[in-house]
Amino acid sequence: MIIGCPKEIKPQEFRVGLTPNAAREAVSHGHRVLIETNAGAGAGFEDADYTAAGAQVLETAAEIFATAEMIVKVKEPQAGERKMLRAGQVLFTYLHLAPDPDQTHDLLASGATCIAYETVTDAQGGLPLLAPMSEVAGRLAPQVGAWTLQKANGGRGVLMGGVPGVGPARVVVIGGGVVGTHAARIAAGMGADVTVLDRSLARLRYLDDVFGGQFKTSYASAGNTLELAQAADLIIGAVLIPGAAAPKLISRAQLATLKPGAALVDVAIDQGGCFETSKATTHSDPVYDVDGIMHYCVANMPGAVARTSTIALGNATMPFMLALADKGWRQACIDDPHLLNGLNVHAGQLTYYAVGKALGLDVISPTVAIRQ
Ligand SMILES: NC(=O)C1=CN([C@@H]2O[C@H](COP(=O)(O)OP(=O)(O)OC[C@H]3O[C@@H](n4cnc5c(N)ncnc54)[C@H](O)[C@@H]3O)[C@@H](O)[C@H]2O)C=CC1
Ligand SMILES: CC(=O)C(=O)O
Ligand SMILES: [Mg+2]
Repeated sequence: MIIGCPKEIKPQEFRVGLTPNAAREAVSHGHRVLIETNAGAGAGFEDADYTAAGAQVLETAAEIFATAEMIVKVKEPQAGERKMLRAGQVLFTYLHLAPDPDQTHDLLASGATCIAYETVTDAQGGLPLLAPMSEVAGRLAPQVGAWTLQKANGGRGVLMGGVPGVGPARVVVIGGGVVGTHAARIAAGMGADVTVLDRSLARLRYLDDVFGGQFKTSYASAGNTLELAQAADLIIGAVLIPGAAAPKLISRAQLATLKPGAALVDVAIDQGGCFETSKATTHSDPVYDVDGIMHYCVANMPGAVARTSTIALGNATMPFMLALADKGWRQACIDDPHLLNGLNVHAGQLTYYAVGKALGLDVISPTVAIRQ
C-alpha cells in the first residue's frame, strides 16, 4: 500500500502522524511511505531520518494526498486537506466529528473511508489510540491551570501547593478516566488539594483503591459537581462519552457563583467542551475570560509537547496502521471489531451512532458499511 503522511497544518500543531520508526516498519512490510518535507521537524525528526527509514520525502501535501492510498495524520483534516481527500482513500487520524458539522459534511462528500483514532476500542473497554494523548493532556492540565491561576494571566493569584501557613489551591477534576487520573496525580504532586468526580462508581472505587490519600473522590451528581466547583480555584473538565458531544456540566449562569479568577481547563473541548462557555482556543491564544472566570480550551494540548506526544501516539497507532496497510481497511476491520469501532465515515455514509445523534444525521451500521 502507498501510505502518505502530510505535515500538520492546524495552528501550533507540531506532532506528526508517522515517526521514522513507524515508517521503517511499514517499509519492512513491503509498503511505500511518502512523507511531506519537514513534517517531523516540530517533533525533532528530520527528513533524513525518514529517508534512512526507507520513506520518500515529497515537497507538498498535494502530492501526498494525490498519490497515497491511506493518509495517516494526527489532527482532524483542515478544510484545505478535506478538499484533497477522494473516494476509495483511507484517512486514519483523530476526527472528533460530534461537535464539527463542517468537517463531517466534507468527509461525507469526499467519499473517503475515515477511521477515527478516538473511537477505536480495546478488549478492556478502553480507547487505546486516545489514551496516550489523554495521558499527555491530563499531565499538562494542572501545569496550564497553574499558569492560568497566576495573576498576570487573569487568574486568582493562587499557588498550587500553597506555602507553609497558607493552604494549597483547591482543584476539582470532573471525569476520572485517563485524562482525569493523570491530571489528579500531577495536581496532587504539585501539592494541591484535589477531588475527582465521576459518574462511574466502579471508577471511583478504583481511584480510591489506587490513589486514596493522594486525592479524594466524589460522585458526580449535579449538586456535588456545583458545590465542589464553587469552592475550587482550578476546575479541570475531563469527561467523555465516546464519540458523543460532551455534556455541559457548568452553565453560564453558574459562572457567577464560582470564585472570581478561578480557572477552567476544558480538556474535553475536542468533543465540544463540558462547560457551556467553552470554545476551542489555540496554543498561540489559549485563555479567555467569561464573567471573570478564565477559560483554557486548547483542543490539541499534546501538540505543546510534540516530541513526547508523537512518540507516544506512534507507539499506539503503529499496529493498527500496519494492519490497515497489510490487509486493506476492510479485511483489517473484519478481523478486528475494535478497529471497526473506529470507522466513522465510509463512502458518503456516517457509520458512528453518537456522531449521527449529535449532528442529527442518518447513520448506517459499520457492519453493513463494511460490506459495501
Ligand atoms: N484537549 C486535548 O488536547 C485533548 C482532549 N482529550 C479529551 O479529553 C476527554 C477525556 O478523555 P479520556 O480521559 O481519555 O476519557 P475516558 O473515557 O478515559 O474518561 C472519561 C470519564 O468521564 C466520565 N464521565 C462521563 N460523563 C460524566 C459526567 N457527566 N460527570 C462526570 N464524569 C463523567 C466517565 O465515567 C469516564 O470515567 C475526551 O473528550 C478526550 O477527547 C484527550 C486528549 C487531548
Ligand atoms: C486527542 C486529541 O484531540 C489530540 O491529541 O489533539
Ligand atoms: Mg480537535
